[in-house]
Amino acid sequence: MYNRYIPPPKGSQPAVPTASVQLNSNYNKPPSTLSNDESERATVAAQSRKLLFDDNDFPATSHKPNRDIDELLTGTVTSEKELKETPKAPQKTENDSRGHKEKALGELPGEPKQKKQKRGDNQEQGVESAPKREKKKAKKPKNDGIEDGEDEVRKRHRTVFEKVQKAVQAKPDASQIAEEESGPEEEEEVHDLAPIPQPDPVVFDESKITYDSLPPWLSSPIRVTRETRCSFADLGIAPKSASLLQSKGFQDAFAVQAVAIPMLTPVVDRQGDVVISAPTGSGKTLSYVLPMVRDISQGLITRMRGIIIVPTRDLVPQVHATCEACASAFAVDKRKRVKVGTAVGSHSLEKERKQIMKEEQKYDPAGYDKYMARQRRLVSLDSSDDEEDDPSGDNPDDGTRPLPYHVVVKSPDVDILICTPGRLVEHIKKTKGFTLDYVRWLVVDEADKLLAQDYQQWLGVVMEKLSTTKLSYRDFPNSNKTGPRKVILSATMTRDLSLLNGLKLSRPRLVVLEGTKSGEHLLPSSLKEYAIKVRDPGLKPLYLVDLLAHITPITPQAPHHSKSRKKAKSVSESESSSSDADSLSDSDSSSSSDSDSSSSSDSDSSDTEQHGKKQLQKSFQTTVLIFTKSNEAALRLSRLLSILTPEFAPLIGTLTSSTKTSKRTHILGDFARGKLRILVASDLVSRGIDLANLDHVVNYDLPTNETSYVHRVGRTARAGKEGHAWTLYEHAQGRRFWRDFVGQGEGAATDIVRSRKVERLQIGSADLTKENDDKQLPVPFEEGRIKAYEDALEQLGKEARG
Ligand SMILES: Nc1ncnc2c1ncn2[C@@H]1O[C@H](COP(=O)(O)OP(=O)(O)OP(=O)(O)O)[C@@H](O)[C@H]1O
Repeated sequence: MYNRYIPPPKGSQPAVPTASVQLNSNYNKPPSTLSNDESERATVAAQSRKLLFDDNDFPATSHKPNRDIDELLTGTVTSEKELKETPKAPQKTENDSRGHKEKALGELPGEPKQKKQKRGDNQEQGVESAPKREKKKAKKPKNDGIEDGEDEVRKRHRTVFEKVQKAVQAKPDASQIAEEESGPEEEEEVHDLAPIPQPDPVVFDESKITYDSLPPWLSSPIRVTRETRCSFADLGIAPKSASLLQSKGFQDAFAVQAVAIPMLTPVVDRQGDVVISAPTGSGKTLSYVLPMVRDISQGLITRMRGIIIVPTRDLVPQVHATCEACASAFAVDKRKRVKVGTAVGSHSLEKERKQIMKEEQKYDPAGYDKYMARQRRLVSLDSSDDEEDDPSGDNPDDGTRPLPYHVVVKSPDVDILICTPGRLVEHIKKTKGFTLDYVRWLVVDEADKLLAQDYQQWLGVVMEKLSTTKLSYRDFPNSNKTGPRKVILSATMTRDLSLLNGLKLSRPRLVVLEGTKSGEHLLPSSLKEYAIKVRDPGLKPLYLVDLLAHITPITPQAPHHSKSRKKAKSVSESESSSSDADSLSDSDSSSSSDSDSSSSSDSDSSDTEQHGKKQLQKSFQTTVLIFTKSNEAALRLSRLLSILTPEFAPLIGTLTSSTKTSKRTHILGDFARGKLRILVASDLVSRGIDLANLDHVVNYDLPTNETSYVHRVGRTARAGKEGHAWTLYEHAQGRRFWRDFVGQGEGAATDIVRSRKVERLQIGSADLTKENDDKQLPVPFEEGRIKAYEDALEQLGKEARG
């Protein structure tokens, strides 16, 4: 910061008298006690004083001092001659501002020269000043003849004295000027001009966003208790539609639906955009599909009015099914009024265009003439000319020919499009007539994932398309507002404003379930979590086999297992063991042994196999989803499990991102139908997938972060049903698991909020028991099992080598 001169307010006492008091106080001090500055000041002041006040220095009859004083007080000279005699102030030429100030203050005779001498700036001038003083003294006798008597002189002296006193009080004296002009403080010279104010230096704010800096809509969300339930009729859904929803399994609205549906129902004074952060399986899909389909079902013309973006292809059919359920709930005369399409990239772009685009003949004679002219040119000219003429690249000969005086207009043939972001961008850029002009609903599901990975810059492309509004195209019926309505959802909603800002939300509101703050991830209350320490990572697959034995209600017949399975059941504290399982295990055992035994004929063998598989499926009532860290790990583990537990092999499926989409759909279908009971998967299916009645999730490999943990374990315990999540962790991973995912131990910090504690279990010699560190068991597998495991690894290696 700089020192600024602040002029005193008008009418206030000037600051100068203070300085004069200081100066005066030095008069009485012996010179030896004064500092250099002070003694300088005292000398100048004494000279002034002597010049002004000391009667003894001047004869009573002398007029010279009086005249000097007059000049001093008025700063003027009265004749040309005197003007010449008056020493010129050298400062004026040297420094305008200083000269100006001295003039304003009243220049002391000879003062500038003394100052120059002191500073050594102008020695010559200082030398010259002495003869001038002599000259002045020599002039004194000239005035001697004008005496009017002693009294008059004294009277005049007193008057002058009083004037000088006033002047001294009102103005800084010469010694102060000397002090200001000399030495290092020269730059702080007092003058009337204030320095030009400079802007403060820019300080970059590098602070991170905290809870305090969140906007009110994020820091003060709308909260709803988990237990909230209400009928769809109470939410304003027509009774007929409500009963149709009931027939589809949607009896009552879940908590998040009870809040979101009224918020999203278009009303006259439409509310802003809606952001929903609610646990996995809490019914977020229906919460936006229902109001959206209801709104769009009121339109008579098919226009693409809604877009739902999801991060993976596998989620598209699932959302499609919910949309179709709602479309039939709002059908009129059993005719659905909402057309739902998908764009996922599993087909060629052209094939997809045929599914989601339509062509219409529109009367347009001018357009038709243009078309015909193009056709003629196409015949007569070479194709390069045609390409120039048609920047879209579409061959005019392609597609439907227009009727006379008509043109063919292409446009989306869906009311709602469910898509992945990459495919949406492809259509926007490459499909003629694919317009977002009518879109008034934009849903971004699994928003944190979609925003964190900006696939093909989808966000910028889509936002740009939505920013244009043609007259009334995006209007909601009976609403005073226009423009797209945005619904943003996730079980692990980001509070990163830099990401959310990209969505250009308008007056957003956040909905969360009671008991969470924004940024926290609530687990389903019906979820039970368990943690199992793997004491020997080299034998980890055997831990999994024992865990499966524990959670499945059947007893495989493999000799190295039978003993441990029996024990597992007898000691089991698990919920999934049942007496049914015991009885079924026998039949299963027999059927399996049938399949194992050599058969008399191939058909017999195949029949027995089929029979055995069916029995197995029947008996294997539970379902398990096992997560690994990568595609490769999933494939390897899946095969290893089949070798280690051949009786389970027909029930095991594998899902990775390298699996073909059609095969993925097939596997998910088989799992839903109960043909498969165990799925080994990469994180591909950790988000959003709604696997019907999934009982168990196993984290065979630890998830990479807490968000991934929430989504993985959230594949079970959905829609209020019970579910179990099992996590296997190795010694080296224990600290991270308990600290980051559970929130226990040193430096514990987790955003995961759960209703019950995570239970520690250990795989004992044959069963799962509560872990007790005082009584840690040695590696719990018999020699025979370890040998079988080694053989299985060898077989796997051989298969891998081909
Ligand atoms: N009102 C309802 N009544 C009964 N079942 C419902 C209701 N709403 C949703 N469900 C069912 O609950 C399950 C979970 O719903 P949904 O897939 O919408 O959850 P989600 O909150 O989107 O979960 P995720 O965050 O994992 O994607 C689905 O099987 C769905 O059919």
